[in-house]
Amino acid sequence: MQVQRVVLNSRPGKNGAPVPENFRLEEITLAPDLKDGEVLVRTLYLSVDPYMRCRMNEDTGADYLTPWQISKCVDGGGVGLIDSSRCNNFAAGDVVISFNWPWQTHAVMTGSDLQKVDPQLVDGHLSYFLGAVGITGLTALLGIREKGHITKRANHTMVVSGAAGACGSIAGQIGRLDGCVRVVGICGSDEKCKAIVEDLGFSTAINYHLEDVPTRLKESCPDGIDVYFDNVGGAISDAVIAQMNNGSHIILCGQISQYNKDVPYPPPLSEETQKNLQSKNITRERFTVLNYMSKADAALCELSQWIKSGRIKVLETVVNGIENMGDAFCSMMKGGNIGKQIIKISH
Ligand SMILES: NC(=O)C1=CN([C@@H]2O[C@H](COP(=O)(O)OP(=O)(O)OC[C@H]3O[C@@H](n4cnc5c(N)ncnc54)[C@H](OP(=O)(O)O)[C@@H]3O)[C@@H](O)[C@H]2O)C=CC1
Ligand SMILES: CCCCCC(=O)/C=C/[C@@H]1[C@@H](C/C=C\CCCC(=O)O)[C@@H](O)C[C@H]1O
Repeated sequence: MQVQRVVLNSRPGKNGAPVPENFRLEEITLAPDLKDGEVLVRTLYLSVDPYMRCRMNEDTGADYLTPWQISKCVDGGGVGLIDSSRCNNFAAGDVVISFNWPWQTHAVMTGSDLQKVDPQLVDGHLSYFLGAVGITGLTALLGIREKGHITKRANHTMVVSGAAGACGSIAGQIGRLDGCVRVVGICGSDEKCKAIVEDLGFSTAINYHLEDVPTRLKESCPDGIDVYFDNVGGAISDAVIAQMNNGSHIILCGQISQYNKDVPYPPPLSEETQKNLQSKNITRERFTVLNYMSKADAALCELSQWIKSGRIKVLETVVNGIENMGDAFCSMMKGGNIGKQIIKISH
């Protein structure tokens, strides 16, 4: 069987933006015979995610992330169908997901690397398993619940950076559902600002490319900021932290503004921001969703119900074709996506 796959062609270097030429498309012949415990899968959707920038480096800087190897098939989040099975846990037609799905149109995988999922959870929108009813939805929900300390009826104001992205767009909606009276989103275009306010119900949106973030935060958060869902770090986060209230909380989700730089994770803060954190007793604990997977099943049910009832809206940017994986990844890293960036591989 002839299949297409994407391999790592070159590394961007620790300092510098990734380019599509860092990836290469190949055609290979896949032996159709399976060993005991193996399955043949057909890839339906693949995910590109910011942490993958770290996997492009020889040293990822995180103990739970392995580096991709030159000329080897790249992998990440994926969803697909079992075509044939020699593993007792799976039968042809099952829908399965994995964190380590090869960027390949079909693949032979070991059953233990796969998890069966119920399509009813997403009303048949199988790509949601990579976003709103998958790791990014879990990151938003568990990040808020574990680190946000939102109190109903306490009139909390929440700010979300990277607000129109996969995690941010869900986090802002959960902040509202969990009782924040005001949810302000910061993102990179007027189109994104319009989407998060008009479609997702954020109170206000700030375009950080065009507007003065400190001024706009002052206007939109007259009672200060109680909860900050931080996806980006850098200057945007410095500006938010400067306006946070005493005893407020940061959900340290990610720091994408620093991923193309040779700095450790989490990147060091300026002296002024460190002083702000200390003097105002602001919590800023590192959050990694993989550490809370015992709570995943209940959280996925909650997300599924919210989406089915229309209380959470899901935004996606879908690109077609495995040949566009590299472009889609680089575009997402530069802000080309609204909602979750998905690549559709087959019907
Ligand atoms: N802690 C955890 O367990 C997890 C953490 N994460 C983290 O969450 C964050 C969001 O991930 P995800 O939702 O998948 O990705 P997104 O869908 O948000 O895509 C990335 C977005 O980042 C924004 N961005 C890129 N560069 C910059 C910059 N220099 N300054 C500000 N914004 C920038 C872009 O939006 P714009 O147009 O607004 O600039 C882009 O669309 C990342 O930091 C990621 O590492 C994700 C999953 C799990
Ligand atoms: C070092 C920067 C990471 C910033 C935070 C972040 O984005 C974390 C993301 C992880 C991500 C990890 C996914 C798979 C791990 C296995 C990959 C491998 O090396 O085999 C995610 O999907 C969950 C987040 O915690």
